[in-house]
Amino acid sequence: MNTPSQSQVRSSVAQARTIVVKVGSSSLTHASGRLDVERLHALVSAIAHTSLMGARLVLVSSGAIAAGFGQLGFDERPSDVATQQATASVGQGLLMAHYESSFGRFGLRVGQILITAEDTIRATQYRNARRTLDRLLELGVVPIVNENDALASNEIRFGDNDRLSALVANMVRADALVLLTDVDCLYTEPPSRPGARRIAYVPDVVNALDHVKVSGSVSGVGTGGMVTKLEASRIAAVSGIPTVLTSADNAGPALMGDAVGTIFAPVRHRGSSRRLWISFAAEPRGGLAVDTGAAKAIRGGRASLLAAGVVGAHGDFSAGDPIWVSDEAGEHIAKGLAGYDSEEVPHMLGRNTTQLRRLLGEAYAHPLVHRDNLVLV
Ligand SMILES: Nc1ncnc2c1ncn2[C@@H]1O[C@H](COP(=O)(O)OP(=O)(O)O)[C@@H](O)[C@H]1O
Ligand SMILES: N[C@@H](CCC(=O)OP(=O)(O)O)C(=O)O
Repeated sequence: MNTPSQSQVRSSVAQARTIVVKVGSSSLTHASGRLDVERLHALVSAIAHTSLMGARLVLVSSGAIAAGFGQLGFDERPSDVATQQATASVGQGLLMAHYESSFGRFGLRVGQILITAEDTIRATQYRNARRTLDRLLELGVVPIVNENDALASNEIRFGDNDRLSALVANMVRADALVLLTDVDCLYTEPPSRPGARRIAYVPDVVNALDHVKVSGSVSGVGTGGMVTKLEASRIAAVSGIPTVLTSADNAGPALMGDAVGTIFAPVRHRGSSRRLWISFAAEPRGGLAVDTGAAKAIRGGRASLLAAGVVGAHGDFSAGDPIWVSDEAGEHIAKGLAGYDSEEVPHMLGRNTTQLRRLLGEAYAHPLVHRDNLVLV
């Protein structure tokens, strides 16, 4: 794929039919960290016209914790996970009520989708989330997505919504991702440092950003800072989707393809969205070591991992969990979703399909990782 010019990428955003807009906590809050309803209304006014003009708009919005902590009588945003989760569960309903009335001023309906990282790696939940999003968009509804903070497990929480928004963009096969935050663009280093310079165009976010220094959030409200925003633009780029990064005040011009903020070019044509999803969303819980023949077959692509080629298993995983597939030297070859629980695997090792069927029954005569659930690394 040839590197497109900045103006080509900008005009692809202007023509985008399906757009995911992500707004961070830092763009929806007062200095105190509490939800600022005026800012929320201003954001909706800026993006609603995109939907009214016929584009399919998905909003990924943070702000549940910001909306909830004042209601619970806390002076500041809680920092421990259990209180954050409880606060988000109070705030999410309030946040949605504000969005409902704000989009309602434009005659637009909204629908809530809450996603955990775990949902994103299970095939059934992935399909359900995708189907619901697609249907909402067909119905002209604006889906509003947030992490399901109340249920997210500490180990595999997204925490920030940046990567989640890129995965959602991938899921709905978006034509553009717009990340709205509290800085106007990406800088060569954190903007508080003297000498930080603006970057208008990033043609290759995967390989050519070594000169840029980024830090986490400094607002005390946001979560991932620029680190997770660059990860999000990488996920989008390899999904064939351009990303615009700018401040929430620039939402309108950004959606029009105007020269605001930083634009990241896509670096690859679209791949299978579910396989991309596995490679980015999934945090492996364990793994399988394979012999030389299986390693060669997997590296060649399009082969399922059969028990006959597996020499060992480690970790504690359930069927459907992400796992590593490694060669005998321990080098990772692929990431995949396990077909069986880790305790079932030892009985299956080294056996071919006929033996598995005869010894363990039909339920065990399947690959340990099906090729549709396997992504080379
Ligand atoms: N190189 C950089 N360029 C721009 N911003 C940066 C950079 N490095 C770190 N940042 C910080 O990232 C912050 C935005 O992230 P964050 O606070 O998590 O916002 P949000 O709530 O929108 O996700 C900015 O306020 C900025 O201070
Ligand atoms: N899910 C959380 C969002 C966490 C957060 O602050 O994310 P971000 O603003 O993207 O750094 C909430 O709604 O409060």
